Amino acid sequence: MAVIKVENLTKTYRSGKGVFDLNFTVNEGEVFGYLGPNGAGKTTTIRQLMGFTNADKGSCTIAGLDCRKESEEIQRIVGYLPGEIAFFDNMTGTEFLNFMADMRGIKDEKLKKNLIDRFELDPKGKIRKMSKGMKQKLAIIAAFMHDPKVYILDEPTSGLDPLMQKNFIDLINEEKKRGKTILMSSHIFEEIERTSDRVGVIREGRIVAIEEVSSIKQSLRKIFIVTVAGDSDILTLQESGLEISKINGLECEIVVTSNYKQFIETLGKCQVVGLDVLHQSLEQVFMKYYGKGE
Ligand SMILES: Nc1ncnc2c1ncn2[C@@H]1O[C@H](COP(=O)(O)OP(=O)(O)OP(=O)(O)O)[C@@H](O)[C@H]1O
Repeated sequence: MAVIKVENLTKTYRSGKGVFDLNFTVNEGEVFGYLGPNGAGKTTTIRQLMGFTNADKGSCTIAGLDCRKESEEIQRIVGYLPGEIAFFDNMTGTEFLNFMADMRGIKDEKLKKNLIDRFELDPKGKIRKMSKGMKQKLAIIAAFMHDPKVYILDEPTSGLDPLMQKNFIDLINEEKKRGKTILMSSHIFEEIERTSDRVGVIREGRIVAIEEVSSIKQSLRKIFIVTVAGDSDILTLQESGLEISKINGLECEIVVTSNYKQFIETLGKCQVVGLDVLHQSLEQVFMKYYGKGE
C-alpha cells in the first residue's frame, strides 16, 4: 500500500527551475532513496511533501492526507529532518528537545534519552556554539523521538562522522524492520545501497529513473581477475564461452553477472594460482545520471 503518493507534481520557481511532473510512490514499510546532483530538486520535492508551499500542478498525499491542505496534520505525524536546520540558536540543545517534545505532546522520555545516548550527543550547551555535526544529531533526535510512522529525511547524514553515519544507517534499518515508511534524500550511494528498497533519481527537476536496489545489485557485473599457471589454462578460459575483458600474460579478467556455475566449473579445469575481484558499485551505475549530456 502506498503511504506517500506524488502525482504529476510541478513547482516552477521564477528562475524557471523547480520540479516538473513528478510521479512516484513510497509503499508502507519501504525505504525510498532519493538521489540526485546538487540543485536537482530533492529539497523542493520534500518541501512540497511537508506542505510548506503551493504546487503549480499535481498533488501529493501522505497516509491519505493532502500535503498542502492538511499540512498541520502532516507535520504532526511525519518525522521530518530538514536539509538546512534553522534552530533557535539561543536555546540549549536540551531546551530545544524539551520544547519539541512538549509541542508533540511526548510524555515518555525514554526514546529521546536512547537517541541522545546512541548519537553520543551532549545537548546541554547552547545550540549556537554547537558544531554542524552536533546540530545534525539534534535534528535527527527531534525527528525520531516521537516514534512516527513516516519519515521524510533531507540528507540526514550530512555533517556526521563515519561512525555516526553507520549509527544512523543502523537506526534506519531498525525502523524499517518496525514497518516504518521512509523517504530519504542523499548524495551518498553507499548509504542508499545499505538502507533503501528502491531508489529514485532526479535530475534537472525530472525523475529519470526509479529502480529496485536488489535488482540493480543482481545486475551488477563483477570482474574476476584470475591468474593461472600456464598457457594451456589461458586457452581453457578462452574456449569456455565466458566473457573475457582482458588477458595479460597469465592473468585474465573475466566478467561475471549471474553465470557463476559456468565460471566456477571453468576454473575447476584450470590451475588457478590467484583470484581477485573488482566490484561494480551502485555509484558506478548511477553516475550516468550525474554530469551533463550523458
Ligand atoms: N525558493 C526558491 N526560489 C527560487 N529558486 C529556488 C528556490 N529553492 C530552490 N530553487 C532552485 O531550484 C532548484 C532545485 O533546488 P533544490 O534545493 O530542490 O535542489 P536539491 O536537489 O535539494 O539540491 P542539493 O543537493 O544541492 O541540496 C535549484 O536550481 C535551486 O536554485
